[in-house]
Formats: sequence, C-alpha cells, structure tokens
Amino acid sequence: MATALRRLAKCSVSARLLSFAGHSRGRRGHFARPCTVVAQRNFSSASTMTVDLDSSTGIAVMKLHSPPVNSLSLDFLTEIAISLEKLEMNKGCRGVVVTSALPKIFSAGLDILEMYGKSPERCGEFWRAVQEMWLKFYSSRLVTVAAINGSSPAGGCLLSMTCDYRIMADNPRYSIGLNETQLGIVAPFWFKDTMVNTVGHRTAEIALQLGLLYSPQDALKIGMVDELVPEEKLVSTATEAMARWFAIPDHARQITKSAMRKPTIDKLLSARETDISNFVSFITKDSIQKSLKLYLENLRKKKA
Ligand SMILES: CC/C=C\C/C=C\C/C=C\C=C\CC(=O)SCCNC(=O)CCNC(=O)[C@H](O)C(C)(C)COP(=O)(O)OP(=O)(O)OC[C@H]1O[C@@H](n2cnc3c(N)ncnc32)[C@H](O)[C@@H]1OP(=O)(O)O
Repeated sequence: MATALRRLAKCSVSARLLSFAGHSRGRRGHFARPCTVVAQRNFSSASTMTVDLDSSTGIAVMKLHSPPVNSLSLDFLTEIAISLEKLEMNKGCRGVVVTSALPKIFSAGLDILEMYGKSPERCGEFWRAVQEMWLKFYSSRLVTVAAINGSSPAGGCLLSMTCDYRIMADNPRYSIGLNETQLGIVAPFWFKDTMVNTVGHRTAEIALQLGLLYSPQDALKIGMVDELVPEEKLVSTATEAMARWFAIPDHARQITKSAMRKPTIDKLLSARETDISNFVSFITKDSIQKSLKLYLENLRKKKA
C-alpha cells in the first residue's frame, strides 16, 4: 500500500507544478482514485490522519495522528503529501488547516529512526519523500493554515512554515524551531530558505546556528508564528483566519503566492538529485550516525 502511494506521489510532480497560478482546476482525472467529497465526511484512507472537508465552506481539516509523536517517517510523509494532493485536485476545496490529533505534540519532526542505521538507498528514498512533502505544501494553490497544538521541532516546524499562516496554542510548555544543529546535523538549504522567508535573514542566522527552540511567546515575537490563542480555540480561530484569505480572489492570491515562493521552489527543483546525494553521504557518515545514536539515547534516557 505504502509503496503504491509512493509511486503515485512520484507520478504527480508535474501536476503540482501545474497547480501554480490557478491552473489546477478541473484536473480530477489525473488520479487513479479521485476523491469524492461529501460534506463533513472523512475521506482519508490512511490510518495516520483524518481529513475532513466541509463542502459548505471549502475548508478541510487535516489531523495528523501517528503516535507517539507524529514523527515524519517515509510512509507518513507520503500519506501527508498524497492527502494534500487529493485536496488540491478537489474543486470544492479552497483551504486546509493542518493540525495534530495527538495531545501536546504537533510533530516531532523527521523520524530519526529513518536516518539512523539505514541503507543509503533507503535514506535516499526517505529524503525524496521529505522534499516531496515540502514541495507540495510550499507550492499549494490552497490556503494553508497550521494550527500548532503542541511542540513542533525541526521537520515539524518546517511543515508549519510551508503554510501561509501559523496559529499556535499559547502554552509555555510547547516549543517550535529548527533545532537540527543540536542533533549534530545541518538543516539543508531549502529548510534554511524557508526559515529566512519566514523570519528574515538575521533571526534565521541566529536561530539556525544555535538550533533554537522557541516558546510560543518568543516564536510570536520573531514572526515564526502569526498568532497565539488558547488551545481550545485553535481550530476555530484557524477556520476564521481562513475567511480573510478566502475574501481575496483565488487567482490573484495564488499568482502572488507563486511569485513569492517560486524562486525558493525552483532552487530545490533544479538541485533535487544533488540534494538527495548530499543528504545520503552526510547522514551515513560514521560521525553523524554516532551523533544520532547519542541523541536517540538521550531522548530515551530523558524518559527513564
Ligand atoms: C551538508 C548538508 C547536506 C544535507 C542535509 C543533511 C542533513 C539534514 C538532515 C536532517 C534534518 C532533520 C530534521 C529533523 O526533523 S530531525 C528530528 C528532530 N526532532 C527532534 O529533535 C525532536 C525530538 N523529540 C522530542 O524533543 C520529544 O520527543 C518531543 C518534545 C517531540 C515529545 O516529548 P515527549 O516527552 O512527549 O515524548 P518522548 O518521550 O520524548 O518521545 C516518545 C517516543 O518518541 C520517540 N521520538 C521522539 N521524537 C522522535 C523523532 N523525531 N523520531 C523518532 N522517534 C522520536 C522517543 O524516542 C520516544 O521513543 P520511545 O518510547 O522511548 O521508544
């Protein structure tokens, strides 16, 4: 099943590129299994998330549910990317709210177990799926809002930064940021570019080098998130925020989004294979594997 999903993901890259600037309408036939929208019905087949599209508002809510921490494994990334692709293909959908179904955690970022002790081939396949998820979200024609209802380190922060707008639960126990350097790894250029596009160059420089994780209040101060609300109001605030974006004609908003993001997207598209081989050679180094091992042990010790 997961392999079939991944194959489908690979085939749909061209569809994603067409989706820029409003060319996506009426392309439902591109999929072997077009999704049928029923008001308030869940149409996701994956067990790791639910996707509910309200056809009266055009807003879908994607709730990530991959216990214990929504870490982004190869299969989970593929399911997320395909779920977004299905929404993209659906004329009735104009926006998506991404949130977590797990308590206290939005996403723990990339699944460290996908990067530790794996073959170079598997690491390459994993990295392609990370790229694909980023490309799909960053280039989405939809209005994307992250409703961050828990901690969101590294890849979790990246996922939220691909969205057009971020609302976080105002809970000082949660944190968000690109903390890669703390694991002894390096955020690749397109993580860095997404961060720079979100918070500006100087803040990104400090945040990335120190691998900082911010409290919601501090994340608001630096512009990593746009709004803080009490947790129980998160999804309702996200759907309300969506109304402001829906008030703008879709084509004007989509072309503007494309103009803002296209240079960053093109940079990865033109270096995709090199980026994969850089990742594979970096992550499979003995020294990096040792850092990851230590980090995993510390995570486990923290619990004991
Ligand atoms: C030259 C450059 C070229 C190319 C680029 C090269 C490299 C770039 C490479 C990689 C980029 C990576 C980006 C990432 O996303 S790395 C992942 C970073 N994530 C983290 O650091 C988060 C770690 N986790 C936590 O901080 C916490 O778990 C928490 C705050 C999310 C939740 O805390 P809790 O106390 O609620 O839960 P825990 O007890 O800590 O965890 C439960 C369980 O889950 C396991 N786990 C946690 N996070 C991960 C993860 N990211 N991947 C896999 N597994 C994870 C944790 O170990 C526990 O497992 P056990 O129950 O003990 O088995």
